[in-house]
Amino acid sequence: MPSKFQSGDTVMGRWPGSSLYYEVKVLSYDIDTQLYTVIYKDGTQLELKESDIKSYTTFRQGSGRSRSRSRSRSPARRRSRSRSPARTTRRSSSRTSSRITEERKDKLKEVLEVRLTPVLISTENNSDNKHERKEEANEPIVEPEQRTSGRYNLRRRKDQATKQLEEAKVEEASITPSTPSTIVKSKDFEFGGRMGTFVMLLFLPSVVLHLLLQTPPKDGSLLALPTSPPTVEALWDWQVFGLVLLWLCFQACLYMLPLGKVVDGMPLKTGKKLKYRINGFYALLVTVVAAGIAVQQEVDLTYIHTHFLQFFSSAMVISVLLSVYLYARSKHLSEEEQAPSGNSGYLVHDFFMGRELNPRIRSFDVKFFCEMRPGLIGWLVINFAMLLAEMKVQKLESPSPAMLLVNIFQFLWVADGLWHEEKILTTMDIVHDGFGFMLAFGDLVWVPFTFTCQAHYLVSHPSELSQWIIATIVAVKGIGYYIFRRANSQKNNFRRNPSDPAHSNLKTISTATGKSLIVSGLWGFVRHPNYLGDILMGIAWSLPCGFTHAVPYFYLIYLVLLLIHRNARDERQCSRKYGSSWDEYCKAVPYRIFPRIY
Ligand SMILES: NC(=O)C1=CN([C@@H]2O[C@H](COP(=O)(O)OP(=O)(O)OC[C@H]3O[C@@H](n4cnc5c(N)ncnc54)[C@H](OP(=O)(O)O)[C@@H]3O)[C@@H](O)[C@H]2O)C=CC1
Ligand SMILES: CC(C)=CCC[C@@H](C)[C@H]1CC=C2C3=C(CC[C@@]21C)[C@@]1(C)CC[C@H](O)C(C)(C)[C@@H]1CC3
Repeated sequence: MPSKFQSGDTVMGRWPGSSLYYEVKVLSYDIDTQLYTVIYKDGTQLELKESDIKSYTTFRQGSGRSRSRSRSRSPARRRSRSRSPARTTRRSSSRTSSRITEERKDKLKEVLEVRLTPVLISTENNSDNKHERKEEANEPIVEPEQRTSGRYNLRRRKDQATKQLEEAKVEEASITPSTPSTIVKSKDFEFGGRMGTFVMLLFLPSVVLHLLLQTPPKDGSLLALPTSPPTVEALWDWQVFGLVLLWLCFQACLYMLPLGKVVDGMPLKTGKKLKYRINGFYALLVTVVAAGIAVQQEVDLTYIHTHFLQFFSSAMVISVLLSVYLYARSKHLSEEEQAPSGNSGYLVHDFFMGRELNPRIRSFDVKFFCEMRPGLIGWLVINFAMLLAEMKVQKLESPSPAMLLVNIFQFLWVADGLWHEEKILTTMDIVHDGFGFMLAFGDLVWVPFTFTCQAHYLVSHPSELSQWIIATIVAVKGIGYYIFRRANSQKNNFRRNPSDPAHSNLKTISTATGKSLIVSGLWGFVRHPNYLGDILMGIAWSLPCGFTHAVPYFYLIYLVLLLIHRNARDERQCSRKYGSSWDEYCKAVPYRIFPRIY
């Protein structure tokens, strides 16, 4: 939706919970939340709905009463008279509930609907903090007098606001001011804009090809340049292409099986929720049985290893065709079908990011399917093929301990993901990102052909492991998995049911949105313990390959870079969402992913 007001516009903004309007300047518009960030004259920064903003001219034509108020000082300065929303709620708590009229309740609701930037709220033990529980359950806040929460941190926001105002001015000067969606366009260039996405479009497939060319009996160095380019025969085989299509059809059939529950996705802009069938774990089980039968029937799965480059090219071609199809079909999308990040109007950028949020062919959700099935399960089949290839190439009676560790570890990770398949419906990739080349290529090429780097490497590079090293690697994997699973489950369960007694020992920080941030346990150790756990597991996947070559560490390097970038995106969003409560969380938990380092 193009925003009605532009960054830098001076408009009249309603003070939350009141009918008073003040002169404010628009800083930015968030297409996801459909909220404007505005700044009052004294630096108070709030997020307002469009319905709470009036253009200066419309307002002047309106009531003279409002106009005269608009000339007065900002609400923050007039707190004693107009009272900030938090004060309103506090006052209401001191009265008896019978005296709270329906009108007051409505006002209170309005206050909660507008997101403000409060200062830190107590970090006391959650069991003592009954008010917080109420917030989590989205009931009106009833604050006791002594509580420090609910004030507006004007000074801190003022600094930020001045900075943002300057940024907004620069932005205004560098983009065409007459386009209604300029703010949206400039804001949504997340991956380096047109240039960045163009470079990635060419660079990412080359990286995979380079990795594959460096892995076989070569020396496994990531920095070495290929001596000669691969021939067409080495890259293409129609039979392999047919097999890849067959694999996609097989997984699509499993996806459509009426097995497993059907759940609602997150609400779309219109409030509508899409339905998703959750049967990924069944698909994994059926695939495991099918692979077992294939081996028993003496189907030579090592064919995957000997034709790996051709499998890569076929998957690559399919991901490009799929992206072109997705781009072509997304010409006439309605507002709710568009991905916020993929509709800048620039071909390369939108092709890369994906214009459509949830492309579906009837009830078949292409993004959800690709994200969890062909690539992830394909990765395990490839790993298994590499295990058989290792035995064949190295003439072993049984797979090496290193190969077994890699296969088991990665199988557990994928099985865990599919077991918790429903949870990905709330991830950034599903809720925010469109389905374009980035995810089509990521899911169908990047995951199966780079995440298999350790198993692929071990086929031609034997690695001896002592019992002691095996025990250490298993311990790293175990600790990593514990942190990853516990952090993710704790956060997911806390979000779903914050008043569950299981969380009574957690310390939390309240925020003005009604949600709290966990500030103890793993979430008090670092701000993204789940990323830390994932990285520890990534280390455990690479260690079995030894330290001779860089190729088996490719996944780990990618993961660290990806999670650092993802962390930055997430922190930006949280800072916008939670304001000074987030700042306070950052103060209480200073490290993002790695304790004492970053
Ligand atoms: N191997 C791979 O290729 C990849 C793996 N992953 C893994 O996927 C998993 C999910 O990651 P991802 O979706 O990026 O992000 P997270 O699951 O970490 O979600 C981040 C969100 O959690 C909420 N949050 C942040 N801090 C707190 C807190 N202290 N208390 C309560 N809630 C908090 C915020 O949302 P809100 O407050 O709105 O609820 C924030 O936006 C991770 O384990 C990650 O390692 C991710 C990417 C790639
Ligand atoms: C370079 C490039 C184009 C990368 C694309 C990366 C994507 C393929 C990955 C980004 C984050 C992912 C996650 C999963 C799959 C791979 C992608 C999409 C995931 C769904 C796999 C299952 C896990 O349990 C998970 C839910 C933690 C995970 C979430 C992130």
